[in-house]
Amino acid sequence: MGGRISPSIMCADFRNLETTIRALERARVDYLHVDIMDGSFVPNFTLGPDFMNSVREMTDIPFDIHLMINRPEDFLPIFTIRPGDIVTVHQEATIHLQRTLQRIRDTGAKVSVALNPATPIYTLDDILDDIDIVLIMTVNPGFAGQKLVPATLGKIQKLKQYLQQSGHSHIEIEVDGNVSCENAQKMRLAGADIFVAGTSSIFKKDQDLYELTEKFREYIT
Ligand SMILES: O=C(CO)[C@@H](O)[C@H](O)COP(=O)(O)O
Repeated sequence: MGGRISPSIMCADFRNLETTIRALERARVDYLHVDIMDGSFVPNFTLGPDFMNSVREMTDIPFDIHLMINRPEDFLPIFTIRPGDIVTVHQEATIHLQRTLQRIRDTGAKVSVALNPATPIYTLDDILDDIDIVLIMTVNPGFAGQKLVPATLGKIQKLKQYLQQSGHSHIEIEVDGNVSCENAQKMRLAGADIFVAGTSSIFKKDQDLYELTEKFREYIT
């Protein structure tokens, strides 16, 4: 299977959301990556459940919900989560990680854990049986348009080996942050499966979203 595309909707032009969604549908993207930021876990605010519900009314593309918030377990009930969505919580943001993962599992969504650039892979040791996806942050989370943290490329490769050696090769690897075409190609070679596409690749001012998405796919096939 080729790499899958998850466009970061926070990078879209909100004045033309309907046009954006139609272009992404036409380009057959796999998910819509929805960044939820709380001004506490990360130094920024973004989208919330009301925005998500509005977009739900516009499309059937599954959501890739990235909770960049502290205590995500407290807020899961306010989100409309559907089977087939991905829900990601940060390893660094919840004390009772295993319990939080079980709550996501109960919704029928795919269960995903994110690691910030400075969080080691071994912190996943005791929850490997509880997850479907590991999201490797390739920038420090909070803002679009940042530069790749170079060490994260090696981290993707290390994670791939770690999953294989521990008998968990079914767990997929998602990457998020400065996933340009060139970086995506390197990330694919390192073992990434799902690519968050933002301002570095498909959302560029005055350029065609559909065409850029089609071009991006060539780098991750
Ligand atoms: O959440 C984040 C970064 O915190 C991502 O979703 C980015 O917004 C992806 O976009 P670029 O890094 O390509 O601008």
